[in-house]
Order: sequence, then structure tokens, then C-alpha cells
Amino acid sequence: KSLAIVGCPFSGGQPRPGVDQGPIHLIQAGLPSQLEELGWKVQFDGHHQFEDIAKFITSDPDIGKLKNPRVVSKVCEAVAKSVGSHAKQGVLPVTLGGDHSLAMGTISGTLEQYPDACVVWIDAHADINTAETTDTGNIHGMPVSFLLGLGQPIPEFAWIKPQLKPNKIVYIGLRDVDAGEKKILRENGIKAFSMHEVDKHGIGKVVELALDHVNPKRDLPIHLSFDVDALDPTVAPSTGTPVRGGLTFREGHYICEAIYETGCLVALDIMEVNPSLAKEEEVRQTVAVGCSLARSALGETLL
Ligand SMILES: N[C@@H](CCCCC(O)O)C(=O)O
Ligand SMILES: [Mn+2]
Ligand SMILES: [Mn+2]
Ligand SMILES: [Mn+2]
Repeated sequence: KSLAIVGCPFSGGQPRPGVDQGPIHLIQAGLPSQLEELGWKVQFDGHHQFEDIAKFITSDPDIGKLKNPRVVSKVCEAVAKSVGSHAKQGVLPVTLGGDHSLAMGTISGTLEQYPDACVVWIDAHADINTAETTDTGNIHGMPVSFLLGLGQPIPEFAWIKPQLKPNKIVYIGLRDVDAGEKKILRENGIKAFSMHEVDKHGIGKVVELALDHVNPKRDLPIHLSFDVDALDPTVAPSTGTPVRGGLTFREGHYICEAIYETGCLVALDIMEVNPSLAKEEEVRQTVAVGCSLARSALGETLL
């Protein structure tokens, strides 16, 4: 079994510098050899991929409120090609962010190869704002709306085919959802297990209910997109949009272990590790949790 680490040193979907250094920190913490130890054949194309794209885009004025729209779109298009080509060769892409706008690329790539794939989105945020509903214009708060084809089409993002259907995505960990996003979730009947449901049912039941919704026979490919800010800030402090009241260390790892156990995982994103936002020990802790989440999603067990 082979996997390819797709390092995406990209921060254009949000304003805080440093998240582009996420990949190199995860690599330098030893992730490739940790995954080899789990029995994976590991390909790694380097941690400077996609960096040259921004150089060719000399002017990138806002489109409405959207910031860095052309760079975000072009980088995600390149990521989609990279993830898609690995998937085509039966290699499991492990994308290291970088901000969560990159999921427009990773999930597009997955759906190219696995049109029937479902998406499990672990996040404090719904990342489903449209150009009409976003307050910040930060595109890391919008990837899901593009993948679903919601909102007014934007020519610069025309490459994104609206292949994702509302009943093929499920959220776990939500606790900071904008008013516009709540409306979109309701109107589209999108299933979301917030931290309230995690408290109520426990993580085991929530994962079971989430998978029952998007993958009832456990026979569909799963794309797991994990934003480390889904975890409580005491667990993953060095991230751009921390929100209190998040998943415990174990709850985060349980999700990854349970997804691996389905045998359906075809793609993994570990996003929003920003190694420049906290003290050294907290950065180390956040990077280490990114590595251990990846290991748990890729077969590491406690016994
Ligand atoms: N909903 C906020 C925050 C988005 C956070 C994006 C990512 O960290 O999940 C926005 O639209 O700017
Ligand atoms: Mn370097
Ligand atoms: Mn996110
Ligand atoms: Mn988030």
C-alpha cells in the first residue's frame, strides 16, 4: 500500500503568516518515516510544491470580498491535479496544509478519481461561506460552498466542477458557524455533528451516525479532511482560528482510528497547522498532534 505526501506550503486562503510552514514542520517532525513504520510505501514530492504559482500571478485584486482569489484558485487547481494523479495510480494522497482553502483542490482531485466518494469534514468551522455570505473574504472559510457549487459562479473558479452532493458530506466538531453558513447547512440539509452532539452522544456514536449518513454500507471511498482547529486549543494551540470547547486529544484520534477501521479511506488532509503562532512548546505540541492524527488515520492502533 502506497501513499504520497502532498506538501502544500500555502497560506493564501487566510491572513495569518506561517501556515505555509506547516508542511515542513510536519515533515521535519518525522512523519514520512512514521508512516513507513506503519507499513506504507511513502512518496514525498518535496515541501516547496506549488510555491512558484504565485510568482506568475502579478496582480490579484479582491473579487468582491474574496482575498487572493486568483492565487488560491490556481494553487488549488494544481493541488487537484496532483491529488487526482496520485489517486489514479492507486496511491493514497496525504495532503499537508497549509490553510483549508486547499480542500477545494484535494477533494476535487479525489472526486475526479472516486466520483462516489463521501467527505468527512472535521472542523470547528463549516468552511461553507459563499462569496455572498462571507464576512472576512478569507477563502479558507469557503471551500465547501465551491465544491457543492453554491452561490453565484465566479469565473476564476470555473475549473471546480460541483461534483460534491450535500448528502455526501458530514461534519464533526462544529462550534463556530456563521449565521449565513447555518442557513446554508439548513437549506441544503447537510448533516453536521457539532460539539453539542459530541457531548450528548459521545464520539463513538457520533462517528457511527456520521458514517451511517454518508456511507451506510461502509462501501464508499472516504475523503477525510481534518482541520486541526477542530481540536480544543489546549490540544492544538498553534492554529490560525482557534475556538474553545473543541475535541479532546482522544476524540480527535478516535475519529481517525474509526475511519481507518472502515478500510474506505482514499484521501487525507491535515490542515491549518501554523507553526508560527505560539511558543515553541505549543508549536511542537501542535505539529506532534498533526503527525499522530495522520498516523491514526493510516493504521496506527493503540494495541
Ligand atoms: N467562518 C470564518 C472562519 C473560517 C475558518 C476557516 C478554517 O479554519 O476552518 C470565515 O469565514 O472567515
Ligand atoms: Mn525548504
Ligand atoms: Mn477548516
Ligand atoms: Mn477551522
